[in-house]
Amino acid sequence: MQIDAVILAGGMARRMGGNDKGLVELAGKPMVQHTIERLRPQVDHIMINANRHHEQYCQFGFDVFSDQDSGYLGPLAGMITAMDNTEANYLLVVPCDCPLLPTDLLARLKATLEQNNADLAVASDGKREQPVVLLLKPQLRQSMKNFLDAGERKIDIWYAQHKYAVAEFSDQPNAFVNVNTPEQKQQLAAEIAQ
Ligand SMILES: Nc1nc2c(ncn2[C@@H]2O[C@H](COP(=O)(O)OP(=O)(O)OP(=O)(O)O)[C@@H](O)[C@H]2O)c(=O)[nH]1
Ligand SMILES: [Mg+2]
Repeated sequence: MQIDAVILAGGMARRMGGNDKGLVELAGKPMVQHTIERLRPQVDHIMINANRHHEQYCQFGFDVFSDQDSGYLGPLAGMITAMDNTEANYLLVVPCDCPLLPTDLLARLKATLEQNNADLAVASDGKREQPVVLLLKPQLRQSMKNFLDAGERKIDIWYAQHKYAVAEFSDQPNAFVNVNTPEQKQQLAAEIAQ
């Protein structure tokens, strides 16, 4: 059983003033480095999906891919690029801006997916689903391509077309703290420093 992960860092990060969110420093290291450290013990192989600053992203030692369609079509564009570049049985998808992801993220998503015989499993912090934290079967590629080719972009609408299950992480809601703005970054940096 091979499981690969993709870190989505392909957005425009407008709320971060257009700075590349994955490369923005948090508590002394780039945000994507925090994510890598969380994922590394959990998966066989990591890919980074970025549309800018490839040279910097390559320094982390993993393959870096741009969206095939560079029109900033949203997270699904990054996921489909990853599906084209993996032969894994499952693909774990995470964003570059959730530095405290659970250490048992994959284990719980995989158990949920398999117990429900689902095609994809999305994480929930107990209050809301985290639409870009999920485990999915790369066989869904054609369906995702058809969806994007039809001009559709909304991730939850695509999810709803498949058998999907929700993995609960209500015991660790802070694991999904999401850094979108410089203020959120400062706040988290202060919490980490404590
Ligand atoms: N590959 C790819 N990833 C994207 C795209 N848009 C957003 N993402 C990623 O999806 C995740 C969630 O998106 P947001 O938190 O809205 O990030 P963002 O769009 O860069 O930031 P804002 O411009 O402030 O909304 C992040 O990991 C982004 O990098 C895109 O067009 N392509
Ligand atoms: Mg966005």
